[in-house]
Amino acid sequence: MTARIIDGKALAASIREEVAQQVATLKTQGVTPGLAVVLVGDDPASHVYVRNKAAACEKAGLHSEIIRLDKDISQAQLLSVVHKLNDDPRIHGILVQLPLPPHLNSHIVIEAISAAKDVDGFHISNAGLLMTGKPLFRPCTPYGVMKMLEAENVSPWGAEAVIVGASNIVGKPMAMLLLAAGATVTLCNSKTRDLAAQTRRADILVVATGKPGMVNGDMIKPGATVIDVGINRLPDGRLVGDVEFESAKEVAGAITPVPGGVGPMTIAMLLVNTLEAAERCVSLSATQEA
Ligand SMILES: Nc1nc(=O)c2c([nH]1)NC[C@@H]1CN(c3ccc(C(=O)N[C@@H](CCC(=O)O)C(=O)O)cc3)C=[N+]21
Repeated sequence: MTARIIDGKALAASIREEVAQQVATLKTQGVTPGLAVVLVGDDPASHVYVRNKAAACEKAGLHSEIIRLDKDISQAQLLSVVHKLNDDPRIHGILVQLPLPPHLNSHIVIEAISAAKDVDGFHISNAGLLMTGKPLFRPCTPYGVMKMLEAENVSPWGAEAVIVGASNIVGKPMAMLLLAAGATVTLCNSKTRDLAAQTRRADILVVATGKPGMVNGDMIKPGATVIDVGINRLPDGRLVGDVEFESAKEVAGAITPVPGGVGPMTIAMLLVNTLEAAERCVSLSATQEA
């Protein structure tokens, strides 16, 4: 039996449609949610992502700005751009596209973003809030994965969840969200001794390593739900995930494709977070007026 293919593109489109409706409601209250995307340098792949994000905003009725900065911009100049966006009332969400050129310190830049506008959920305050079970913004990729599991009726409650890759932007927040949803979580890294022994125990397997073919069918428990977070461009131009799709789909119960899986969900959840940021802004000003 071959696995059900989880259609992230379709789910993302329906979430963006819901966002569009709520944006329309918010506009009647005089507020248009605004997202600023800061892009440093001229990496062509980053340009594509950033353009996709802006197009998704436009379609859902959000205001968006792309701030393109020279690759040689100084740390001080970049920080001053962030500070200006923190003070800009039209902007509810700020995303600084990563990775930054090596002369810039991404930790310092991310901490400079107002936590209330950190729609990536990367700020240390937002990481701490998530860890303590009181999330403000959930990082978009793991948040999108949770939405996919929900839509597929895959309950994390009491399940064995194994995550391969322990990054701050995917693996660690993914572990926190699955734990909060009742899963028993194993977080693997590049030092994990027998990776296959871990992955074979997983009812829910999330792979986020940036290495194509990291997980294959032999490493998957029959019937498991496999979520492939990887997006790798091969020399021949093909886009593949971290999971060897052909062998994995013969064993898994459900699996996300690349492209058309997690990627589109990441963008949809960015819009959800920006909408939430704007809504919080409205309810805050209502409390202040009362
Ligand atoms: N501060 C920050 N936040 C991010 O969220 C962030 C970032 N920096 N830096 C780069 C990565 C990458 N990322 C993607 C989002 C969507 C797709 C996506 O929609 N992919 C399509 C395919 C796109 C294509 O054809 O190239 C898909 O998987 O179907 C891919 C990659 C967000 N990132």
